Amino acid sequence: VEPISLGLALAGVLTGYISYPRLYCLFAECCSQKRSLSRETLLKDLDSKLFGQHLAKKIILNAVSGFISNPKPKKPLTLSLHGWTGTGKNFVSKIIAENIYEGGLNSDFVHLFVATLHFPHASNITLYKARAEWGDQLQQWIRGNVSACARSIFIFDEMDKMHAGLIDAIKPFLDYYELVDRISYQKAIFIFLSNAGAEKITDVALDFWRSGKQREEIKLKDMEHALSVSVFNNKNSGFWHSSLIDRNLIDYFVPFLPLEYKHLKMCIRVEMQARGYEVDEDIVSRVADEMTFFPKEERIFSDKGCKTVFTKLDYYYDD
Ligand SMILES: Nc1ncnc2c1ncn2[C@@H]1O[C@H](COP(=O)(O)OP(=O)(O)OP(=O)(O)O)[C@@H](O)[C@H]1O
Repeated sequence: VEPISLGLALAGVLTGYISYPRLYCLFAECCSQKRSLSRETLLKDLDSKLFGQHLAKKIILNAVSGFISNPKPKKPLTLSLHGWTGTGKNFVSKIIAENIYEGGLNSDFVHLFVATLHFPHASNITLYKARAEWGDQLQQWIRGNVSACARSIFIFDEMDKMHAGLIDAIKPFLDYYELVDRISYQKAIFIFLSNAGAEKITDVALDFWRSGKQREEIKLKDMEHALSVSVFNNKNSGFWHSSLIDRNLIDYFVPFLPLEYKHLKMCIRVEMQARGYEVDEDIVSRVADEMTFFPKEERIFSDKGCKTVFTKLDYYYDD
């Protein structure tokens, strides 16, 4: 048999087994690439990478794996992540993205929107004007991405600083509609990040600490009241919540607890290993000691979370 015919025959056999789209997906990123998210892998990732966030871990594991395994969800998954700076909200969004798409945040189907970067907050612009000027652009962007891939992930950072006109614009996509202008948004995932409610979350964590209870004993119900009071009543996020929460468009509120000294040390060790250094406990303690903690008297929680520990590490490795 000549090589060309053999090649053609082989290709024929192969394409019989592997359809064109599947063959294509071997070489390029496909929307349906990771059809089945593994609950075990997500659990393993959360357990090994995310420190000090037992509530967030549990909610995210159940919400994301349940949603992905549902072949016909009635609405898109909407998660609202709240908490102090540097406690892992962006980080966990990255873990979710990586468990659904190989490329994680770099995937063509994962989209990050930073309210203050993409549309500056202008308090003097009216709701109507903002909706008309920016809302249409935002809607087109979401529509375009979801029509290219139903399982698109949208991460909205700094949600509490987002103009009411934009929140108004994304509302129809979050609802229980089967189709909006002939497109279904029911398989999409929307993750909203904000610092709204951070003080109240911290108050609860502090109460537990002061009464000698373990942080892991904090239950979601201990946080619910704290979150609803502060988030509903916050003047900056009031509109967001009156329009999204009152209509039950948010599926899960996910509180992120402030991080303690021991969690900072865990973050520092991970970073040392990532840079290829052996973990040096002396440096770990020195970097953690440089961080600032609150409240003033007890000094329990890091005021920047794990956010700046990495730059402090540079000082010890300046070669
Ligand atoms: N709970 C955590 N467990 C492990 N690493 C963490 C945790 N929190 C933060 N980090 C580390 O610190 C970095 C910064 O945290 P991240 O960007 O997720 O904070 P954030 O909560 O989104 O803060 P902000 O509200 O300021 O946006 C992460 O990339 C991660 O490396």
